Amino acid sequence: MLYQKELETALNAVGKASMLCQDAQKDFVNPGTVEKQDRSPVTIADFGSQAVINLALIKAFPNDPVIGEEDSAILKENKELCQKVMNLVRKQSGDISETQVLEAIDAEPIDKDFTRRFWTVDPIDGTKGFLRGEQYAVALALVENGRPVLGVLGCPNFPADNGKKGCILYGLKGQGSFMYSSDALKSFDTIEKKISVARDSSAENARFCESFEKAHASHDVHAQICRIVGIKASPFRMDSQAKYAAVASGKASVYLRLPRVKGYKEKIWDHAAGVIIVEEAGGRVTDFNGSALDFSAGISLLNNTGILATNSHLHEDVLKAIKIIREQKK
Ligand SMILES: Nc1ncnc2c1ncn2[C@@H]1O[C@H](COP(=O)(O)OS(=O)(=O)O)[C@@H](OP(=O)(O)O)[C@H]1O
Ligand SMILES: [Mg+2]
Ligand SMILES: [Mg+2]
Ligand SMILES: [Mg+2]
Repeated sequence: MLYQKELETALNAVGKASMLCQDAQKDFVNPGTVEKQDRSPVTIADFGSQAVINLALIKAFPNDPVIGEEDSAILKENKELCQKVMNLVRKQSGDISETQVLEAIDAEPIDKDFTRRFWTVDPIDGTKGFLRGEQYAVALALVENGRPVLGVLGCPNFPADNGKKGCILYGLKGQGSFMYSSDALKSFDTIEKKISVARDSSAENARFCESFEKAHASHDVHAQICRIVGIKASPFRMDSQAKYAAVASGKASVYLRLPRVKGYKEKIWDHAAGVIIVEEAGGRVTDFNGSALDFSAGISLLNNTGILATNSHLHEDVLKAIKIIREQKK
């Protein structure tokens, strides 16, 4: 099978990183949270998760560029924090030196060509959700020619189809999307289940999801869009790419994301994995103009504004509603 090695490496890496995050959460009183320059939170689990994933990618695919959300600058200045990260990483990646870990976190190449093949990593997507003990995702995607071809999401707090908490999802170009239940975080012997988007095309029965944090998305505009489309259910608010997991597995039919801050450009690692998982589950993902997301423009989706992920059936109706609202605002 095409991408077999990529898939195995990515599933194992995300599985280990998800276990690291759960391990760090046991010490929840002190998750080693610090504020980044943009005032967003980062924890020892974000650094540890990125180290575990990058170490696995560097070993399996030494020539592939890896673009991750975090860098090691904070750890280099804070020895105590660095030690905590080392303890977490060693449990997953074995006996490894501090230099190897810091170098792995900073694996990003200097010359980046986003039109070529690269990996993108969000070691904890929804760090605020992670800190609240709610939804978060470990996200890894392989991008080729500006489009994700493989995406893996580790969602330790997302309900699996067998009723248990925690799952890993993946989508592979041309192969479909699949989910492993919580036990898969420890071993991949468990059976994978093919997932698909909600078949129902009626707006009345549709559920839509959006960001939990009010600062991250325009909840008021989303409500106007839903009113026009005829979606009646109240929004499903959750952090992270778990929203893509909800659409891909049929738990929701629509994910809307219009940034609250005008001019904010979405980061590639916040979407690449989720996009291919939804698409391979039979859904559609575009920006608010109906154009495909372009992952070749740099670390941000510079050519796209607004994100719409649906079960396909409702896509055109939602795009029409977006257009109506735009016309009204002119
Ligand atoms: N202002 C603003 N607008 C839009 N998006 C932003 C903004 N600031 C941050 N981010 C990114 O949002 C990522 C988390 O997205 P979520 O959908 O999980 O947000 S939320 O926590 O549910 O609100 C979050 O990802 P993580 O940093 O990995 O948690 C950020 O990359
Ligand atoms: Mg962040
Ligand atoms: Mg993120
Ligand atoms: Mg993150």
